Amino acid sequence: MPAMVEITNAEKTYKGGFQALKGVNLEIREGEILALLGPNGAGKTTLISTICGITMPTGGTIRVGGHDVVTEFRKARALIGLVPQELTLEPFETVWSAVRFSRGLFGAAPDEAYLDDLLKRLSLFDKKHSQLQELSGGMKRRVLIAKALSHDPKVLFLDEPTAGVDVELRRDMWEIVSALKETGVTIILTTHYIEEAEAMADRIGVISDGQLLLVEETASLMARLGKKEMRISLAEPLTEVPASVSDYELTLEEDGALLIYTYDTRAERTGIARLVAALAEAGVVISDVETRQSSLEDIFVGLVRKNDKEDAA
Ligand SMILES: Nc1ncnc2c1ncn2[C@@H]1O[C@H](COP(=O)(O)OP(=O)(O)OP(=O)(O)O)[C@@H](O)[C@H]1O
Repeated sequence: MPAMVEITNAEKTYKGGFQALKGVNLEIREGEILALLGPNGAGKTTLISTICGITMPTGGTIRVGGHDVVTEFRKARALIGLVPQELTLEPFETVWSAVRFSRGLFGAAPDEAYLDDLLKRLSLFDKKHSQLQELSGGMKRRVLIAKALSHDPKVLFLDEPTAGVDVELRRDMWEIVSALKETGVTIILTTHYIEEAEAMADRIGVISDGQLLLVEETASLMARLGKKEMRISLAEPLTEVPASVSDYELTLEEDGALLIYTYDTRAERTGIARLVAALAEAGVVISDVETRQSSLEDIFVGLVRKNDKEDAA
């Protein structure tokens, strides 16, 4: 089965000369949820905008459902729904007229049964005739999603769906997105938050400085992030790791004064208690202990360094 979205060497240089996308390659499978994760200014919105045909790529090709987003714009665009970052709604309009109008914009024939079903799926049906100004913030976000899905697109883009919303609403949004996946829609969302990507996405793409640094199954990326270090300062430096604890993932640093234990926070047992007991038994005196978790920042830094080295080679 061909990918739903195929991005090949996509580049974008803005008019002022700034290159926001530096040759992005990515295939997004039908029915998957992909999260694009990256810091401010990384190029997430630019990438989404080029796929949706809002911004023209200056290099490479992008296809949606097999249609080129530049030369077959209308066909590609008909398959896409976009939920923008900002709440852009007319206060006096009703939910019903907002979704019906959005559907009409795509030239799709009126279909009240489809739209009623959509509103039911988004728990908006009992608000069908309410004015948008009467709705809560969470409901307004649902209306934006309903508008984006009004023409029954195959791919849905959510640009920072939970920016500036409270924790409860954030979880609500995660549930909505998971439920949408059940309907077979392919979903691409952008976020700054690793927890958000973890909660929703099948795969996570990390983007930084206009480059896609990695795309990986969520579970395996999270396993890498789940590594934690326990840094054990020793009263007396050691020349080597005692044989009785050689089964543990241990390294000695700072001339033997610091013992570092790397463990997986997701494992059922971290092994910390047993390690500390075994060290005491081996006569090792601990003067201080500190723990550190590898963060997404560490992974970014590691990847950027690796890229720099490869560029230099
Ligand atoms: N129309 C434009 N003209 C010139 N530069 C732009 C334009 N739009 C975006 N940029 C620049 O391109 C870079 C990428 O911006 P983009 O909005 O894609 O990042 P982002 O990853 O979505 O960031 P954020 O998380 O802050 O939304 C930024 O440096 C931005 O200043």
